[in-house]
Amino acid sequence: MSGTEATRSFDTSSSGLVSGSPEKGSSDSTPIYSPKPKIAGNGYHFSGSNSSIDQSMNSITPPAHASPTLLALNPMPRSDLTMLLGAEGQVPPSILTPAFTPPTTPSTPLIGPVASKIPPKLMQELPKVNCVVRARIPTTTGTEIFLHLYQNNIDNKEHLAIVFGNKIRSKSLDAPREGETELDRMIRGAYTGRLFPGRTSSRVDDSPMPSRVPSRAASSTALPKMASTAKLATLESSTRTVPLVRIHSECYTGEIAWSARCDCGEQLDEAARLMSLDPAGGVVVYLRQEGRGIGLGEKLKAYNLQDLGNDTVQANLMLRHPADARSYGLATAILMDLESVNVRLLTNNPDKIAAVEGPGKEVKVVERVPMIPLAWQNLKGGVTGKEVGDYLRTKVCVSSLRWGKRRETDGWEQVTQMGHLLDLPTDGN
Ligand SMILES: Nc1nc2c(ncn2[C@@H]2O[C@H](COP(=O)(O)OP(=O)(O)OP(=O)(O)O)[C@@H](O)[C@H]2O)c(=O)[nH]1
Repeated sequence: MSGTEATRSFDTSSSGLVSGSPEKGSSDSTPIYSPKPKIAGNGYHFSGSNSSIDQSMNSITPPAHASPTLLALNPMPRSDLTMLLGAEGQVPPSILTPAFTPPTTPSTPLIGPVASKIPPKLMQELPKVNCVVRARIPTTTGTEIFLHLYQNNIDNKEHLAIVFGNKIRSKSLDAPREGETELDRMIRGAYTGRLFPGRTSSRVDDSPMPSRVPSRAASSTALPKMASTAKLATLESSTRTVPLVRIHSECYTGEIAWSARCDCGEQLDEAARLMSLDPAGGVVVYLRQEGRGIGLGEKLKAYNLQDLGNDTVQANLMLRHPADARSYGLATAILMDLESVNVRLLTNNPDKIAAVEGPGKEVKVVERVPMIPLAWQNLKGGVTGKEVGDYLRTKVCVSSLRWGKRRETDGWEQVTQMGHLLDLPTDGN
């Protein structure tokens, strides 16, 4: 489409019709075209009732995602370092020349030669978020989802909420915006029910078709094989109204490049599957904090260090990054915007539970639903192989070093180096 044509679609014409569209204009007095589409600096529309957000959004500061400023303030005690880094208490020798030393974790100050696993610092104040657009995505499994794209006032990344079911709505998306038309609202996804050719009102869904969002919950034939505990969780929850929530940090390698170094892709798929089966619906908050917040480039260096014999935590430390540079304030703010303040959180990571609840317990995790690797449950479809085994084992087993104790009964210490709440399978899978 040429620039002229694109402009014409939104042109103000006396006919009240959208040029090139066969549909008649709305019978409402409000025209369905936008007289003057507003484009904010980064291409998003920020106008209307969220004016305080507008202002802060338009003066975006560099990313302030990560929380490791606290690392500088809270140097790790030597005893902890000894436990974390090895029996000899040796800091892993840096194999990087000074010239190769990476600058720093994105948006964080230089933190010295090593960093520790310290629970994430809660932000004093939650970030402001604004859902700028939402769209229906029919998926390959038959489930329909609504993808919500968020902007915020602390970084310029596009964080997402993948919403299952039609009960969960975004306050900021639904809020009216100054000067917008019904067509504007529908284009940015602020409509109820379903869109269909010729629809003129964002608020009244006068579709001849039922507007229910298809989900697999209704069809027992669509129920695939599932983990026993997950099945239990899903069935138990079927009477509840609290949505299932997964806070998922971006993992390009695990989700796009078919990596079997981690179980991120499997976890995302499993979360989606459970949510599609759950009558209460669900939300995957997809945060753009790749590689536990250090970014893809640094994660790839960490992979090379892993191939040189280090585990995932050691590799981060050798690159002078914290073991985990993520934060979850954006997730809290997004859940609040989606009016999902009571959640059932799919995670093994207790740091996430505390962090997602927010500084003032704005969100309440009423239940933790564990994510057990499929392979550990002898189920097909999970990520298998030596690398993912090492990755999961690091999360689980190295706890004995970090916490200085190992459970003497069957299995391993419950809390792991990465703080995870997983039990290693006793058959050594
Ligand atoms: N630095 C680093 N990051 C990794 C490595 N492997 C995976 N990751 C990242 O780890 C993150 C995994 O995050 P989540 O899926 O939220 O999982 P989690 O924090 O382990 O906790 P759960 O909720 O229990 O799954 C993703 O951002 C991955 O890119 C690695 O070897 N090094």
